[in-house]
Amino acid sequence: MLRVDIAKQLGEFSIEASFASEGRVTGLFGASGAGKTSLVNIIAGLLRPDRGIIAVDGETLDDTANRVHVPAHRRRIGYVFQDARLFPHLDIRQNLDYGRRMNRLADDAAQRTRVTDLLDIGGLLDRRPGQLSGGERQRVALGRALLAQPRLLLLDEPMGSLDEERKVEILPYLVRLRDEANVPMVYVSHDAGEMRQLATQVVMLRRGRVVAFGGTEVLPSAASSPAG
Ligand SMILES: Nc1ncnc2c1ncn2[C@@H]1O[C@H](COP(=O)(O)OP(=O)(O)OP(=O)(O)O)[C@@H](O)[C@H]1O
Repeated sequence: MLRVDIAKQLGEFSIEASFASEGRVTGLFGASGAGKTSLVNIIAGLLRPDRGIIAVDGETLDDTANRVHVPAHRRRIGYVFQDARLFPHLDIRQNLDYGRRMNRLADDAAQRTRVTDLLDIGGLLDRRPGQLSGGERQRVALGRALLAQPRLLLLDEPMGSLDEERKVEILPYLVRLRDEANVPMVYVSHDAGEMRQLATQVVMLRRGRVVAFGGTEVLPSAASSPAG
């Protein structure tokens, strides 16, 4: 369960959000500038809330009243960005191993095979990121995040830099992660169609406020504008 009840002022923009989601994929949905990335950065611990609480599976990560702030690198939260941000000088095998080593986790060959099979990246291990397509790079970024054994995975528009063809290619892998990886996810997008296919709960943000929370039925219909 992800519990968020925070307020944060960023220049002239303020965010005040409160929700508790049990969903396997909590979708953060809203137009550009609604505050999605800011909220994800707060959950990740990269931004500190001015007031409030962040808790994952009953563990408090922020609680301003009690001066609790678990630093980002101790949260065991994976973060996949719009651009894959792989290390260009390392091959894919080394890139995949990075999160595990940083978190001082034991090597787990079975887990590695499970994740590379899940994402179909076993054939790419000896290449460098520059030799992959954008969709392949994103699949490796997902694998690297998963192999660090996060308790929560934050995906901020992971298909945002891909063209339509590549999106169609990667969406089934995200669905697979949702159904098979057993890691709860927060999925950020301004695309209602994508949300409808992936999210199990939706938090709709507008100008830094939660304007709707529920199942995918809270999303605008396909005929209306993307993010309201
Ligand atoms: N450090 C900051 N100082 C001042 N304003 C900020 C800061 N960070 C974000 N903002 C503002 O907060 C608002 C929300 O930004 P945010 O990136 O969270 O939105 P978003 O919903 O993720 O948008 P997009 O879909 O375009 O990425 C924007 O108006 C942005 O300019």
